[in-house]
Amino acid sequence: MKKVLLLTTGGTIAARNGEQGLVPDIKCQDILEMLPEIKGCFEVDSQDILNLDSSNVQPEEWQYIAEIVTENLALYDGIIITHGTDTMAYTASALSYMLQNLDKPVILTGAQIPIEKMFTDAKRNLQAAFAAVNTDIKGVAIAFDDKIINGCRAVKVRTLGFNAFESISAPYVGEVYADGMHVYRKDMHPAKEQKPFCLKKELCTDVFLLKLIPGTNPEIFDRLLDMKYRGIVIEAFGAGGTHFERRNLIPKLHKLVENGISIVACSQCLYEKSDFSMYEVGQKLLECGVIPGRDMTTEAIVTKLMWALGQTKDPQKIREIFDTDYAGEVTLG
Ligand SMILES: NC(=O)C[C@H](N)C(=O)O
Repeated sequence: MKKVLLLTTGGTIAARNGEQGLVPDIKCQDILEMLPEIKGCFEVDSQDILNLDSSNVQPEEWQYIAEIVTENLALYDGIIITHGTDTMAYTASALSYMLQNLDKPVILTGAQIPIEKMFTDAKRNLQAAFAAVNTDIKGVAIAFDDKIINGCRAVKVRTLGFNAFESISAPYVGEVYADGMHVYRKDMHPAKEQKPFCLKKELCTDVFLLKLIPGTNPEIFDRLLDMKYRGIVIEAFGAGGTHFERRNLIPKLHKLVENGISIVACSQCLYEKSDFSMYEVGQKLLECGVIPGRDMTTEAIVTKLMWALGQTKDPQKIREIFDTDYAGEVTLG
């Protein structure tokens, strides 16, 4: 029988009605009581580690979760973390970088409807998470709506639908069918040889995300410099472009890079890769020293930049980190 640690952090899955709407309240023991079928198949320990709506989960919580996972990893076959869905993709991505060379499953799951309510998806999502642990996949993944998604490829795309998450520019890790879990990829880590697990939890939170609009005022970049941001993620247009007519953003980007600020650019399009070499409006960014985000999700880029800036102050090393695939977050080449 597999040994599993269930960690709860809050979210809708554990929510009850409060005076101002849904608030997380239900404890891990009560959650397990509602899953009698799990008890017979797994040896489960559980801990309530946080009690937050995931809108309140921030980098400090990612570090705390990573520490608890690290302390317990050797004792269990897998760890399941219940979490609010709204920022689950950020937490999953951040954990993918912090928990280096994971050789066990760390599965996040949650729900669109609280576990005590009619039509809840909580039980099914938890069952999928336990089934994922049973398959011995390696790495951080999200179990939701019968799908197992690499944690650093997941994006929340629906506010209400049960299929709230999609796997962006990457196939599912696994899927639940009537005959059980089909696993398509056991190891989310791209390295051929398994290096020893280690926790690298340092993060720099001085990262800003800017979504361009037609007519973005270039002066915003001066303000970001004044505010001492060390990393900026730009969601640019289409395959990769930004305006330089009338409101020219390029000199401002040059200035930021000269000041040692790392800028990573991706597309506002959810699907498929960005390629800033395709158009003149993109090449100008590359000439400034902007790092291409390739086919990474915005969530995976923001968290990777926080993590990279936590590891080094050298902009060249940040670029090298973005030229490395740690957990299947990027397609290189
Ligand atoms: N479905 C959910 O879990 C949404 C909730 N607001 C959360 O992210 O904590």
